[in-house]
Amino acid sequence: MLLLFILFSVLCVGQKKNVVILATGGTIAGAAGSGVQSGYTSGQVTIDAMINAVPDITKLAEIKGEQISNVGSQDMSFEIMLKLAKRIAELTKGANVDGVVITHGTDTMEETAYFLNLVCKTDKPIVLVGSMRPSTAVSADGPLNLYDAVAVAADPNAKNRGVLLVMNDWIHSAQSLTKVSTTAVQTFMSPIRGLIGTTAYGVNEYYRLPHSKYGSQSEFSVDNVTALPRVDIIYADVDMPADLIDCSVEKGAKGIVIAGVGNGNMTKSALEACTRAVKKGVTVVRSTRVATGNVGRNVEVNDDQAGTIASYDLNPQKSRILLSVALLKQRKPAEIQKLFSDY
Ligand SMILES: NC(=O)C[C@H](N)C(=O)O
Repeated sequence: MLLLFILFSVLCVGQKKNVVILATGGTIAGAAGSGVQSGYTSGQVTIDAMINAVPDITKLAEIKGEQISNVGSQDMSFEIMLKLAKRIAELTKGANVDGVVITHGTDTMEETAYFLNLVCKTDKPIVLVGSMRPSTAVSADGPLNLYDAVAVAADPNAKNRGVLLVMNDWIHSAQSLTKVSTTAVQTFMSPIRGLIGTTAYGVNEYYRLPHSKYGSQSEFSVDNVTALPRVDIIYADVDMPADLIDCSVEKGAKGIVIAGVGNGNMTKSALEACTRAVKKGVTVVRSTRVATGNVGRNVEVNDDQAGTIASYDLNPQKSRILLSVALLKQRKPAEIQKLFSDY
């Protein structure tokens, strides 16, 4: 019996994992006329060409590629994100898929990563990856990033850590990462909660689990969903006018996220417009345009009186994703506030 167990374990360890790469576009699939020019077009190269450019990934896992879309992530849409979520659900149900990699543009990668973190029920590794330099650039960063992403997706130790993003040797949680540079290759940071781990040429190290709910603990489902409710982000600044908020309500927004100044603050007139919006049944979340720190409840704004929700550590773009998914179901304000602390 013991011998059989040892033989089985040896066979399993020796077996290559199966990783599916879902390609959506981005600079990692971008191309320029020369290796040293700043102008380029995202989403030009197919998944097959990207896989062929990194032959070493086939030593890490059995690889299959699928083209979901081929867009710059500035054109990422809820339609494509829903398509991705459904395909991941199908793939990860099968015993023949151990992990999924998603190639994606970096501009909105945090939104897609966080959305998938909310709605994907699997505990298998789901890893997003992109690049800052197009595939034709001198010192393109895409090939090594793709190699690292596959190394993490094929790693049993990456299981049950929620949706991850791998770029430039760092492994981030979808919940904590944000894009911080328009051009630098080290563009993703996890400023509040820190990294999940690191990866270097197939050697992965993990520091922590995500602190929020994800995967099988998540209560969200987009199984029968074809569209998400409209949620607008409105940016606060000096002398912010209130009419943008009224306009958003008139245009049919079901939710509004304020990218507030400081601790989710805004002008008195903007706050009055938020209160008007809440009275009309629109959910208003106060987030912040500041890169780090929490937006707390009832700090300078009396949320109990205004009927507003505090975003805690979610930035405006992630607050918009959580609110859009939360509003798929009728929920009381207190329930929505709790989601912002749980996710
Ligand atoms: N580095 C990038 O991927 C930027 C590009 N605009 C995109 O998001 O598709």
